[in-house]
Amino acid sequence: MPMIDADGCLLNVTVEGRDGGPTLMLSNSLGSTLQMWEPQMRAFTQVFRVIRYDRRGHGKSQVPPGPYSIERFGRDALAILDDLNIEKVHWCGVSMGGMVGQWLAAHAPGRIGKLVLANTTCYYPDPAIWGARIKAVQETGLAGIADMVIAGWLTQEFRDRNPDVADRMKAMLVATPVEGYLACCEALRALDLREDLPGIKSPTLVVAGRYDKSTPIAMAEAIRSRIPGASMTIVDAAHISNVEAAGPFNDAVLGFLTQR
Ligand SMILES: O=C(O)CC1=CCC(=O)O1
Repeated sequence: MPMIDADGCLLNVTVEGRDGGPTLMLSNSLGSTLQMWEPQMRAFTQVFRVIRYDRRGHGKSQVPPGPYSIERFGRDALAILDDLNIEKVHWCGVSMGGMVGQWLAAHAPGRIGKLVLANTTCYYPDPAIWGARIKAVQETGLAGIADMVIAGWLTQEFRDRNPDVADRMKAMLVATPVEGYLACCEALRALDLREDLPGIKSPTLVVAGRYDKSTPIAMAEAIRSRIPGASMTIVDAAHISNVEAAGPFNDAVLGFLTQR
């Protein structure tokens, strides 16, 4: 599968699924790779051509010096689409991937069909949390924050029932290049998409996790209420709802994307 050049940064991209079908682009959360979408792939590839990629600073993509920005991530996604010669995609992003989706729908509206924004926010009322996260990672590395982060990603109940999944998610987080992770935290600290949202024309589904403490339901509602016509669904999950509540997540996303 191709490595695609986005303004000098090689990005790891995979394309799978139905040839000639409509295209769905999936966009990861902070500290994860395209592997985070495994619970979706069987269902989604039956309907769509599915693009996944590792964000710059993550997975098999390159790690240019930071800080990064949500605009930079949006332009990376556009570089992927240009390289693959794809004009328009449906977008589904979890957390940081949802932030990139908001930026794209506002700044490159011709490239985004329907928009799924899962477990995400348009701004942080207290951006200092990202300064604290940066300091903690600089001091202890990702291993030092991993248990705290995973506790936000997946509920205790889910982790108890699925220790292998929790272990794989933790390994994925800890394997993230520290420089890439920190450069993404800078993008989160600077995040403010509030003024972009009223101009979004893409049909939008907001997905919230009932137990999500990183981007609680109130943050999802802040997005839903700003995007004209957007709807919202709540699944029983913490932050990484596509893993913790894969069945309901897949049903909600596929139902929304395939409805006329
Ligand atoms: O990883 C976290 O702690 C939560 C998060 C914020 C943005 C994102 O993508 O994940």
